[in-house]
Amino acid sequence: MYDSIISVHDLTVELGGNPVLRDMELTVSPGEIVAVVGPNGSGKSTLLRCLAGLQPATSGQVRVFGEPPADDAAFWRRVAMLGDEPAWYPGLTAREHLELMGAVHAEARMEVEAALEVFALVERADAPPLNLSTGQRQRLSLASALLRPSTLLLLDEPERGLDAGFRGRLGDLLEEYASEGGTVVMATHDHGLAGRARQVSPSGVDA
Ligand SMILES: Nc1ncnc2c1ncn2[C@@H]1O[C@H](COP(=O)(O)OP(=O)(O)OP(=O)(O)O)[C@@H](O)[C@H]1O
Repeated sequence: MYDSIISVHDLTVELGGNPVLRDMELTVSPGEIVAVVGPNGSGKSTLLRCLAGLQPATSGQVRVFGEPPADDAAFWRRVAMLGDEPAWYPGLTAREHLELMGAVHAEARMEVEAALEVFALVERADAPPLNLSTGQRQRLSLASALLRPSTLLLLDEPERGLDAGFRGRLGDLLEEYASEGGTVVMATHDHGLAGRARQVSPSGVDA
């Protein structure tokens, strides 16, 4: 077993010969919401990629669920990640994308129709994602991530494209997720979202 969902010790990552993360320390407990904050280029996405097992460390230790993150099927069953825009299936509508997500995961956290309501997509449910606005597509990505069961959410700028009203709603949804025992780590430039989370900078110092 593990006490911390995430434990990062002395993590250094160099990209193109430059140190992006240096001697980073971070511990995250189950049920926490952590916002990684800092200027453009400070290493927020790099840290999320390390936590997802997508970016190897140059040195130091990363543990997720007590083990090095593996980027394998068992890991991704427990982890939902939202980064760059996903590849959409061109022949499927927004509703069908959520149905697909619900069908492949045994115990969805939400019914598809409820998710369409929560993410304000009811009126556009029959449109293919590429015919949605940027913010609507982001809401669909978030709906997919929050509909499926997971214990850890890794979100890279989840506020991207969202209007002020929905950013506030997203904060509520993340708090609901955490109150069910889920853990959230997000890179964000949104002060409202960050203000509702424990803030850390990619240098590992509490922000
Ligand atoms: N593949 C790469 N090769 C070399 N340098 C890279 C590579 N990917 C990212 N970098 C550099 O690493 C640094 C950290 O990038 P990262 O994307 O982690 O920053 P960020 O804090 O998420 O930025 P933003 O707020 O703009 O999203 C930046 O200076 C970036 O230019």
